[in-house]
Amino acid sequence: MAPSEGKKLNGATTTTTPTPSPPTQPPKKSPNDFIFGKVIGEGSFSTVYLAKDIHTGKEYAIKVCEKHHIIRERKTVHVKREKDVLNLLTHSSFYAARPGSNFFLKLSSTFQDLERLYFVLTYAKNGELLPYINKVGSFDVECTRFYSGEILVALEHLHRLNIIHRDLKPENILLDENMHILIGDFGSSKILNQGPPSPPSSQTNNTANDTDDDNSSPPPSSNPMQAPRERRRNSFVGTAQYVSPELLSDKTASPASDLWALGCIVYQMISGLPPFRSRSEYIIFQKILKLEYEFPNGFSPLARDLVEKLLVLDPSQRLGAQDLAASPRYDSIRSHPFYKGIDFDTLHKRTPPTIY
Ligand SMILES: O=C(O)[C@@H]1CCC(=O)N(CCc2ccc(Cl)cc2)[C@H]1c1ccccc1Cl
Repeated sequence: MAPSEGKKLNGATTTTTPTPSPPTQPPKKSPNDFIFGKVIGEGSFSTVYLAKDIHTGKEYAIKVCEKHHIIRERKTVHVKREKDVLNLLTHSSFYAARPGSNFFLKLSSTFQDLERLYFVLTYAKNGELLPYINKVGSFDVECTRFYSGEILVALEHLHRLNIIHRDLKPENILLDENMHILIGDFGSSKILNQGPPSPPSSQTNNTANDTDDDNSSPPPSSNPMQAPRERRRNSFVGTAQYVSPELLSDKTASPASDLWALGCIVYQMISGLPPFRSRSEYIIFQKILKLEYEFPNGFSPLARDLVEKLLVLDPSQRLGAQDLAASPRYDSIRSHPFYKGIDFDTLHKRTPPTIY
């Protein structure tokens, strides 16, 4: 549009470029566009409701965050990051057609009022994966291969977008109406420095430096003389049972941190319990840092070999850690004998095995 000429009082002429009209955004929704139903989830500063759009009749899960709770829990950074990550996953044309893009909650819209923030999300009709593992005690090998395979394909997609989840656990793996996975809860995630993912090495390159202002207590540092600022910068810690050793020893997270969590989840699917367990979180952290866990009798030998190759203290030595530098897939993990016969790229189209 040609800049228009304006006249100043002193007779000088000015040129102003009219701001182009913003791309047509759908009109902002409001709580009045939805009928709110039952509570389907609770967080420290959020409540998730089943809701129906009054115009379309479509069901959504609406995550409602109380602003004063967010501020009190010092989660403002988390909330903004969760929105950015959900936007990236929902709208990124980058690999949009890739199978992994199916395995995430989508963000339909966000809005706010004086007291609250609203995230209108996909409704995962079959809830969390965890109760299914607990209900049957443990998955059989077929279910474990299928569901851990879908998680792997999801991680390929997430990591190719330079995002690490950092709090992957069965509670954050939801199930849609066809029993396929939908990964959610990106409040702990991190968007890595832009650029193609590089393999994690012992140097911290292309990894996340945490500057969250969250309130979780700083992890037991391996170096008690560590400067308080450094400890504060790395204060993030995920859920104890699934947190990777590098996140505990004050280093920075990398995509391999999610591979550690995958190893814990495969172990839990087969045995019914996570590998590092204790009533005390601090003991769990100690066990993780010492790689202190064991396999119950009867644990599938191929699954055991896969878990042993993922639960490796050095992130750069974990199975798959070097893969994404040269490929969009975790080829080293896909080709592990445990997954023999699995076609990863059509899992999202298959009928999932019955969990029993
Ligand atoms: O970051 C964004 O995309 C918008 C930008 C506009 C805006 O005001 N917000 C809310 C920012 C915010 C975050 C935390 C608190 Cl406690 C209050 C406001 C953001 C927002 C609006 C609705 C839902 C979520 C978010 Cl992060």
